[in-house]
Amino acid sequence: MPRLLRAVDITKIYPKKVDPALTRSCLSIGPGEIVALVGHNGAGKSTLLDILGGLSRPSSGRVDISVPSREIGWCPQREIVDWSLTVEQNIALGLELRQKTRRAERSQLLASIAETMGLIPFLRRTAETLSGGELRRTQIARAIAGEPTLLLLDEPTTGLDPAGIDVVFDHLERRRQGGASAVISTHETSRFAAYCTRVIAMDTGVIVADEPAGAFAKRGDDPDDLWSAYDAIRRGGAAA
Ligand SMILES: Nc1ncnc2c1ncn2[C@@H]1O[C@H](COP(=O)(O)OP(=O)(O)OP(=O)(O)O)[C@@H](O)[C@H]1O
Repeated sequence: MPRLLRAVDITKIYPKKVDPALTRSCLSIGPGEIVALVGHNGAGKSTLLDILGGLSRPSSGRVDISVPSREIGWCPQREIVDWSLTVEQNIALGLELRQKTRRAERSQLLASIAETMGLIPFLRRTAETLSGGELRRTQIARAIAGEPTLLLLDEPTTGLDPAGIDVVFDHLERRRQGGASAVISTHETSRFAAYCTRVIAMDTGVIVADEPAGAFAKRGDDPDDLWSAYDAIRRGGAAA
């Protein structure tokens, strides 16, 4: 299977820290996957995504990315919007980065993304005037603008209402069917069970499971909540 991304033995030790935030982690992402990254607070999810997205360098190990950087849609946990830009300008940045559309088509595409993400009423507002959920939707809109091949989304659904979460996943599923992939960290493990194709579970910087979502869900008592399986793994009671 062709790979979009491969991480080999990546370890991250932050300055002035003794314990690694990430320990010898390996993973590959192929086309057509929606990968849920689950783990407790501080498990290393953001550290892993930051390294995969090129925001931070591993202390050792390497990441091979087979897609051009403009083909990566990135939604980090910490907001990196330009506060003085409007919602419209933020989405336009995503489209310009991917360079897939002619200028004349951009306004139509921009409107369609804004419509999808429920952002039409906010297009002319600057990021600093938005609510948390509106800001999150703006970040997602920018990440998905231009339909990148690989999406790295760090807790994208935090602050979104259930309808907003459905919109994001409907979009991801449509892109997945076209061969795109997404890696998404989350604590909303009940909503994710139905949507993801694969689960990577992390515990204290270590990948403790990487398997198809169906197999992962079966490890727990509640197949509709990935946390149940995650808990079972941490308690050591899961089937291998
Ligand atoms: N810049 C940093 N400097 C020092 N330590 C850090 C830094 N960023 C993260 N850490 C530490 O690395 C570990 C992993 O953090 P990380 O943010 O990757 O976890 P996470 O799984 O994303 O957590 P959460 O679910 O709370 O967002 C934690 O112990 C955290 O305190």
